Amino acid sequence: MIKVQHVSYQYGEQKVLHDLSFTVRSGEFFGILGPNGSGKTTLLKLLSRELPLQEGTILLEGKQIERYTPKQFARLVAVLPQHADVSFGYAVQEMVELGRYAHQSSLFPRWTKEDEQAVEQALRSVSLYEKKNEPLEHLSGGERQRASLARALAQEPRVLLLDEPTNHMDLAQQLKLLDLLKKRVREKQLTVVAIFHDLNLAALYCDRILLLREGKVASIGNPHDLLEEETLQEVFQTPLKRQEHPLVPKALVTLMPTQEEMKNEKEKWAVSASDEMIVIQTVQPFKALSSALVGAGFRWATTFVNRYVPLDYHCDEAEKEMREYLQRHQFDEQWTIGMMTAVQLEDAAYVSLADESFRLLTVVTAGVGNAVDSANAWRRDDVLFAPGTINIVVLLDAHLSEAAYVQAMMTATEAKVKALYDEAVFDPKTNTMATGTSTDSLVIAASQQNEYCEYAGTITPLGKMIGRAVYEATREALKRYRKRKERS
Ligand SMILES: Nc1ncnc2c1ncn2[C@@H]1O[C@H](COP(=O)(O)OP(=O)(O)OP(=O)(O)O)[C@@H](O)[C@H]1O
Repeated sequence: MIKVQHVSYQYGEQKVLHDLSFTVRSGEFFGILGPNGSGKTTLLKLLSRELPLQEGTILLEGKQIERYTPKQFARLVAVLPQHADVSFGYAVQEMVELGRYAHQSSLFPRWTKEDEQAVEQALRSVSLYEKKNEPLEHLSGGERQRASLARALAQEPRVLLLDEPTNHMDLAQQLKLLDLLKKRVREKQLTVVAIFHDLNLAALYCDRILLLREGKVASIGNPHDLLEEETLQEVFQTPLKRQEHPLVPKALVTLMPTQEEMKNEKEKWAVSASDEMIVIQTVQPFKALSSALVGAGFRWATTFVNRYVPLDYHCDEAEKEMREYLQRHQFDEQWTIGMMTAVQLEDAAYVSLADESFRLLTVVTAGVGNAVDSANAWRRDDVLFAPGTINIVVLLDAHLSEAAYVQAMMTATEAKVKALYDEAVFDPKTNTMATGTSTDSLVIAASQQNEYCEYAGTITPLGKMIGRAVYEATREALKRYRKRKERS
């Protein structure tokens, strides 16, 4: 649809675009990204003919853009500039009607049903139909932007050029507008070339992205490949973190604020225990990965609660009941991870370890009334959700990669299984060695400060520490649990 070949541009002595070449396919949503002053707007102005070409060529459907008459060009290309020039004195609809100029015959201008429909559809698609008679100066910044977009849509172009289309818009409007554009791209083969500042919006909507740096192509490709941490950090000269979108296979990029180191080096966490609950409180939020009843998955947390419930505790909505319990006890649920156990909390085992790189605290409560051998559980026909569990919390003063979180979970699980083996815990139904219980919870929580750990497998320095602490604490907790059972 568009072919840019060896395009350079300079304002006076200042060269701002250097030998750009790329193509935009028909029906493509094409994003242009780059730092301030990298030449995005200049490029868009060249594409829209607002600026004359100095060097290179731009082909539109195979023909040099300067060879189209203004009217021919307007039928093909509509533009939404960065600062939409709102024509004051007009009503919203009147401004949108201007978009139909290119479709009017210059000899016999006639307002047709088609024009009427195009204007109405454009107004409705940007949710301004109800305000069509309002004067433009009564509209908010975001509404004016939408009115300008409606004018561009009424033009029914093949190519839409947009300079920061979601400028001034609230989140809902941004999504609505981009969804609308995407629909037009899909259904009507509209080609969209849009400048974005928001990397995440661009990643969600663009088929391909051109990254500009100092007027040159830094890279070009699909967002998933393009939004690599290293490329972005180099282009934007700022620390960024790439993550995966939780619901769709798209990349998400977040800024990395400069973190303050925790003030008091020694006291990263404090533990308080009663008959009713063990509470670990951290000085600053820790990033946790867990299978806990409340707060499972990845979550930042400052409070880790292991609550005692009697063995006959039964609740169909245990999670809901646990949330209510936390609320009753004034815990902020947003920052709390909650577990349950039927084990007497006095029997919890605590292991603290530290070396010159890491500090760690492990707290384990272990009840094995529901012990299960995972390798043979398929032979059992019961399904047990009773609260006799092994709960393991591992707090780390370390900075873990996502891989290290998963490896830390594996390492801790393996250490737990070994402890059960060495304590000769059996699955009462299959009479084979147990590997856990039916409702175990595991929490790995790290300060995300100090030493960076890319890996936490069993033979890494951090893995060794986790393996040892979880093994020792689980054995200790099991011994205490059994002793109490023997006494009673
Ligand atoms: N009319 C002009 N006269 C002189 N220099 C200009 C003019 N317009 C832009 N420039 C310069 O050209 C360079 C590129 O500007 P441009 O607006 O294309 O960048 P941009 O990537 O769109 O930036 P932003 O993200 O801030 O909108 C900048 O250094 C800018 O100062």
